[in-house]
Amino acid sequence: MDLREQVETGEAHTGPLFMPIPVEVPRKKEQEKLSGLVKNVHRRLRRKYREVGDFDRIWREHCEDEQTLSQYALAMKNLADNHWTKNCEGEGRIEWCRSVCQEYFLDGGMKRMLEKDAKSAALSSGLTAAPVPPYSTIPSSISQLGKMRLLDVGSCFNPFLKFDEFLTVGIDIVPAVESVYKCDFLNLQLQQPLQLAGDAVETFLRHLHNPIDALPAQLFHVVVFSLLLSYFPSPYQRWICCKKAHELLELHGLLLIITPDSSHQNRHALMMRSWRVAVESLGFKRYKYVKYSHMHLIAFRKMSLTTTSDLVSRNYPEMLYIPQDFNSNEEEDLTDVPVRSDFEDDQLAWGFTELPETPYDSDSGESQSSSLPGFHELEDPILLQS
Ligand SMILES: C[S@@+](CC[C@H](N)C(=O)[O-])C[C@H]1O[C@@H](n2cnc3c(N)ncnc32)[C@H](O)[C@@H]1O
Repeated sequence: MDLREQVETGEAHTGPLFMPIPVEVPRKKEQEKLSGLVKNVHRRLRRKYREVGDFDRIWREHCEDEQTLSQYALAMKNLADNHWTKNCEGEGRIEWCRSVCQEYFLDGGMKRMLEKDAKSAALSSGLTAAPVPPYSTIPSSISQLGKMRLLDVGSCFNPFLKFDEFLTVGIDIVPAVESVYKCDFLNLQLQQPLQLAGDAVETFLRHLHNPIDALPAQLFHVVVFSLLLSYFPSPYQRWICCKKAHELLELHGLLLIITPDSSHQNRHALMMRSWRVAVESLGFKRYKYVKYSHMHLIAFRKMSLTTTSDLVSRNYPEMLYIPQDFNSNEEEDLTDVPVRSDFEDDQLAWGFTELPETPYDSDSGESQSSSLPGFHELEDPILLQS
């Protein structure tokens, strides 16, 4: 009797039809174990930071703990290879990054944004005709651009390497695959920008030496922080990363930030608003924002060549907080801090929509979730739920 017959005759309940189920149970168990290992590393780092307070020391000790870090790297790679791609609809966050870059660099998004900027500048200075943006400096097609030069910070298993349109440099404190360079982004030194043509810059990037301790400024079109910033226990480290990203990007380049959050879209509306203000203060402007079930995905454009760095005194670093920063009882209570009810969140979000710039608008005026169709959300509730 084949499987369909067993189901139709109802004999499946006693027959071998349910044999595959035990196979799924160990898979799920394994996924839980791997996610648990990853989350424990984050938790331990936060706890130590809370207890000791000296981030430099904690971080040094963390980076020297090779056994824990290599277990972490293997767990992440195992999740990516054996659980996310098979169990889930696809590598949603990676596809989102790819779509945003495609749309911005290759399908005219950047040009539209520059026209819009020029119009706003003309309006605010009382001009009737908008000045023409400096198109000569803007690559408008892949042939002019070459490959999009992408720096993936905390790359782990180098998920962007498979895409031909990118020249990917993946860096990580503990690479899970050979193609990722060993580099601590927090301690990366920045050098003077290269004064080279595009193809010479590509050659430079193809001949980097492992480990990477220093990189020239203004080297990349895209910097990606995928699940990176929540790794750090202190908002100040998140701030340092965003500042470095600004320095490493070419003018008009994109910073893509993906950060986990399994709660209702509006629950952390204030937090996202706060992140936006902090990141924009460095010389960025938000370009896209979308909330998936388990993460926020935000794209920022680099608006100024120089990085605004004298604003530390204005509390911008602290604005890059995450709920876990305030949850000192993580061992027992692993949920996000329940600050407001969903109803209160909705009211608050509604309140924001009354403001000229809502927390969920995009500068392009597009609807957030529908602006980039054709890719799926990565669903790994086990890892991403906090
Ligand atoms: C949660 S994993 C995310 C991996 C991958 N980006 C993804 O989206 O699945 C965070 C990664 O950031 C790396 N990382 C943490 N701090 C770092 C630093 N200062 N410099 C470079 N990589 C770092 C970790 O080793 C880890 O591989």
